[in-house]
Amino acid sequence: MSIDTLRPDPSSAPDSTATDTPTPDTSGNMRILLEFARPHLPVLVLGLVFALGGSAAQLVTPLVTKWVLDSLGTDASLTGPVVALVALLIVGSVLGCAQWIILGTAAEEVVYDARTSLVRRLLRATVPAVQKRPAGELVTRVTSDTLLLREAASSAVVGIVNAAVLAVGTVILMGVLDLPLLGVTLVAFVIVGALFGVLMPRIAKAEARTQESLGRLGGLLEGSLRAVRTVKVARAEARVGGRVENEASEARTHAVTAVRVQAVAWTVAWAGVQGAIIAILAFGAFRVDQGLLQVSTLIAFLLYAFTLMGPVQELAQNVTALQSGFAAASRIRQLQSLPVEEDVVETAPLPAETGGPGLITLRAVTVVHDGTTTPALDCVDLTIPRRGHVAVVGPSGAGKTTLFSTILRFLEPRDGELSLNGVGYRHIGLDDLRGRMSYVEQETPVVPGTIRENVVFGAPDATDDEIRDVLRLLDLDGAVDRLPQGIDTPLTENSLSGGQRQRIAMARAMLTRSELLLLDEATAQVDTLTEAAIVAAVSERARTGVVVTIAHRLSTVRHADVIVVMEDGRVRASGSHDELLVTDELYRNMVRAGEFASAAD
Ligand SMILES: Nc1ncnc2c1ncn2[C@@H]1O[C@H](COP(=O)(O)OP(=O)(O)OP(=O)(O)O)[C@@H](O)[C@H]1O
Repeated sequence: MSIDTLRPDPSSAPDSTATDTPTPDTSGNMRILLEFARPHLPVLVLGLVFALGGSAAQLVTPLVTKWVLDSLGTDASLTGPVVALVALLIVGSVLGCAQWIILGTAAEEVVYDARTSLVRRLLRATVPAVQKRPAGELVTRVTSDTLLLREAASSAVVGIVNAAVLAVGTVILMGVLDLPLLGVTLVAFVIVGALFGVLMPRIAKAEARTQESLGRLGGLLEGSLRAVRTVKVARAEARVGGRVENEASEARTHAVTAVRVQAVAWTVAWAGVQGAIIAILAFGAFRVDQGLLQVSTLIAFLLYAFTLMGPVQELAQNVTALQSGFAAASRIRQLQSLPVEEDVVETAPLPAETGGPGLITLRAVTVVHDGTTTPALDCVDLTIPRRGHVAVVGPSGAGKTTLFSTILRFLEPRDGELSLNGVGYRHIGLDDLRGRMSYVEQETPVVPGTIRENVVFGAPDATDDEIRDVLRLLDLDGAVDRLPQGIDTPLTENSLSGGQRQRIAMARAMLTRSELLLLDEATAQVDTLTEAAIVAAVSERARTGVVVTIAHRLSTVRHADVIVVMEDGRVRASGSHDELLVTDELYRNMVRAGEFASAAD
């Protein structure tokens, strides 16, 4: 048996999750880009071949033009060179179009790959790692950052290679035509290149900052929309709007910086090329005047100088795209370095029911949340039986939710061990472990989709009869039937009430027929119908398996077979309601203080 520790991506920075500052690690960012480009290598090579073919056609054109000019005033026919020019035009156009399609498709594939790999990573990441950042920010990274990879990880490298080949080819042919004119050209291009080298990194930095602001905007907006009622009642629309606008404005400021630097870079490039052409024209005219150069050679040379604009433009464009890609890669690396859940790769078959003392056992389990030093669970020993109802109670911050998260293996203990049927958690596959559990969350009991999708979420193979039975058990059948699309109605706040949505979550948990049901009871008063339905479902499940509730209502606690009282991360007492009233002061005080008060009591 071995543990497959799925470590952070080796290419990622060690703790880049902790900060949003773009990492200046160019080689790491380049590696990310190449990783995304690698699966499309054959297509990219084909694109490069087409690009080079198009460039070759472009390179020959001025020479054929010179051929046309040299034929003027002689007896030679013009048909040959003109046909050659048209053929070059057609070949160049077809190759250009094919290259565009091929590389454009590869670019979209890169975005798709990046998005799907990020989604997979996010869903495999540990719960604390995902919850460290606002959900909206993570969404922005998947949807928006990946767009910046589009050209960088596909056509940019092809473009740079092609432009470099075209530029070198052009320069060589210019040299063949006239070396002194080439000297003039190169001086202009060296100046342009140097300016470009200075300006380009600023584009990446500005793009990265734009994406950071967009990420924060996404996080803020998503959180505010989720709490839209609270925002409205607090009359905080303007304040929240202002904060979102601040982020939008910051994104705009950085984007504008990027645009300005790009504009300067492009202007420098164009002015450099135009300047070179003027210098060629002036110096060339002088040399023609001196009888050192033919007019047709000067024209061909000028055509090459114009041709050189293409690769210069292509280089500028692709280096810019590469800089944007670097900005995105740096942020994508942060997500790729999220720690993922450890899983065992080989599992022994789990014994169904061994002679062990219970279903789940915690031995001296200590859990410390990231970024804290005080244990949230402090040396907890606890056995959860195979049948019955266990209620967990305790003051706020006692460690009840942490206990659930540890049992569900969202959190790893710092010390101690948990076992299921006597087998240590580290020897059980996550799928196997969680397959034996169902969980009803207090705050987010529904998932996106229809009512049916919600109910069968944990048991996709459930039959219609099973679905109907569980809806009836939770007294939901009537309400669901009354909806226009019945069970196929999208589940939103407008389709069912809060209590009904809680019962849907309960129905989902009941349908899985798991051995252990973990129920985080809503703190708010629930309607009597919901309360009765849930009590019925719990007692039904407690007959065949075990139900553990984080209990907030005395009715739940009273009905429990065992009550576990927690305080400061420790289990301070356990027993029945009557026993604890006698033996445990905290429990007695909680009951007296009406901690469990509900309409039913
Ligand atoms: N994600 C977290 N990061 C850091 N500390 C945490 C985190 N979650 C909980 N804690 C801390 O761990 C302790 C136990 O919290 P826990 O949520 O388990 O208590 P609880 O009994 O469920 O409280 P409540 O009834 O208020 O939900 C508290 O001191 C809490 O501040």
